[in-house]
Amino acid sequence: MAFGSAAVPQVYKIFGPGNQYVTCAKQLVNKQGIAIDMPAGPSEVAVYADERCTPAFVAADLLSQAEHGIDSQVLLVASNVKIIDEVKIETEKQLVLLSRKDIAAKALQNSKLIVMNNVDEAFNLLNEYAPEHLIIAADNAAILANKVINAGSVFLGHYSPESVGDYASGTNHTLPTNGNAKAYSGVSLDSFFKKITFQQLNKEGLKNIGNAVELMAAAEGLDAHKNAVTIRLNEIKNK
Ligand SMILES: NC(=O)c1ccc[n+]([C@@H]2O[C@H](COP(=O)([O-])OP(=O)(O)OC[C@H]3O[C@@H](n4cnc5c(N)ncnc54)[C@H](O)[C@@H]3O)[C@@H](O)[C@H]2O)c1
Ligand SMILES: N[C@H](CO)Cc1c[nH]c[nH+]1
Repeated sequence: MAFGSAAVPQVYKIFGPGNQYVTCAKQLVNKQGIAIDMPAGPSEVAVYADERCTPAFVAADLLSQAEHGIDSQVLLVASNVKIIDEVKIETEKQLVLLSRKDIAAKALQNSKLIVMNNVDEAFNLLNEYAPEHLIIAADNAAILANKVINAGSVFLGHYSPESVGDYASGTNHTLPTNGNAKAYSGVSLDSFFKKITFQQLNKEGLKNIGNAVELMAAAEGLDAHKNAVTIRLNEIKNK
């Protein structure tokens, strides 16, 4: 697609998620002038869970991303240690039943389970991590959503598992990973648009702002920039 072939014409932009190799390939062709949507690499999920969460749901959500690949990342930020202990027990129970248990178990070795007593600190951490997927397992998830600054896609409340975003709810699930949600959004219609600007000045308009352009161009030593304005202002003056 990036270079074209007899069967596939060269494209301008490549979209879509993939493993670390697919993401690296996209980034390499980007250096050669092919636009890409964003780095959408191996899956991640972060769950914020408070004392109102259902540990079995949280465990299922963590496993749903851990089963993707050994490089999937899973993070639980909980409001107390009891939640962590209960989620751990549930995770162990559910893990052994999975067909991809070996992969999920390896991914879990890199997972982090963190207790943050203060909700603001919890969201500071989550915003710094900038997860691809963020699940807020709390009764007041819609209110806590206001604290989210960096995330690819956010799932609110106890009945919004991340897998509904993958298959059915309709939000796009090509999303920025590896902290890139700090600077990128997931794929949306916007990803397929370019913005072209048009402008036209009349004589009056150029008289009004021309001097500012001349001054700035002169300050930068860009004589030709300045002249493009000066030559016109002189013509206007001499008419
Ligand atoms: N960020 C996102 O939005 C998002 C969404 C969905 C899936 N994903 C991730 O995509 C991956 C799964 O996607 P998929 O099933 O479409 O397939 P994939 O991205 O794993 O693609 C498979 C391709 O990877 C290449 N590949 C595998 N091992 C390689 C290696 N060692 N060196 C070079 N190339 C290698 C193969 O040639 C194959 O064509 C998972 O990692 C998943 O977490 C990310
Ligand atoms: N959960 C994966 C990472 O976002 C996406 C996926 C895989 N299969 C279907 N959807």
